Amino acid sequence: MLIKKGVITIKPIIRYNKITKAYGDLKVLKGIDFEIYPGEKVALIGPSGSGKTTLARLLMTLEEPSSGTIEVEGKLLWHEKINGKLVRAKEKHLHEMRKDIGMVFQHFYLFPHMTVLNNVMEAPITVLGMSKKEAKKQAELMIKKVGLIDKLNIYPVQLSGGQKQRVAIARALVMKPKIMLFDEPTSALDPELVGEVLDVIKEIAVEGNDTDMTMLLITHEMDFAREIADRIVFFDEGVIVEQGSPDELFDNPKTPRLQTFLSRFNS
Ligand SMILES: Nc1ncnc2c1ncn2[C@@H]1O[C@H](COP(=O)(O)OP(=O)(O)OP(=O)(O)O)[C@@H](O)[C@H]1O
Repeated sequence: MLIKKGVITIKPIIRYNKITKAYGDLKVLKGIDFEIYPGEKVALIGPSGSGKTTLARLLMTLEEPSSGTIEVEGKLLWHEKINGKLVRAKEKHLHEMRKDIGMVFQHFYLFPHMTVLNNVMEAPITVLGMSKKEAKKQAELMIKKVGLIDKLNIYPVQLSGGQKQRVAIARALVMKPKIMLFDEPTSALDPELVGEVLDVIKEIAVEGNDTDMTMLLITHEMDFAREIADRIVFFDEGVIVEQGSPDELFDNPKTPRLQTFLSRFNS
């Protein structure tokens, strides 16, 4: 945080600078300038195919931008400066930067041959070099947090979709990321299982206010977005169309494209 002449300036934890992404001729992101501040809970909403997942995957270093830069905590994510020139960063740099970012996907991607406990212990040991004993302790804490302490030794196949997603959340949280990305975490779930996952995310969002965890949540759950987000970002056709607090945006007749989009959820 910078304090200048009594004015407090908070630096963004994430900054997209003129980001574009194309797949062949398909221009998915068309010059995104976007900042997220430490501890902010941002909900990214918009029609299917508008580029929301791509925006998150660039940050998770799963996709590379076609042009532009991304900074995390003031450090370039995809690039390094060598002799004043921007060059693509080496894999080691990406690996280091990724440690601060956790991601929960629509499809849980648990390791099917590992128990719940081992799924959650894996990354602290292999990525952070944590001892087995400490990783087990941390993993158990996180599994307890998502309400699955009685499932430690069972395999993903024996879990419901909602439970699998809660394990995936524990697996991301155990790495103590500064930034958590959720990409439609409930879209693959049966309707009766959505609530338990949203409740866990809500709990993290509220706790995160103390720990300054920054959250970017891609969701089609409009009521949920309204409830937990500090800021809503409405994305369409590869550009940010509107952004503001839920109170500023929802029910605001001056945001016609957003209102048309939202009306689909009211029917
Ligand atoms: N690896 C890829 N190769 C080619 N096209 C891709 C690839 N990934 C995404 N796309 C295309 O990019 C566009 C944006 O996709 P993206 O998944 O980012 O949208 P989205 O807003 O997250 O959609 P949804 O809400 O349905 O998940 C889509 O047209 C998609 O088909």
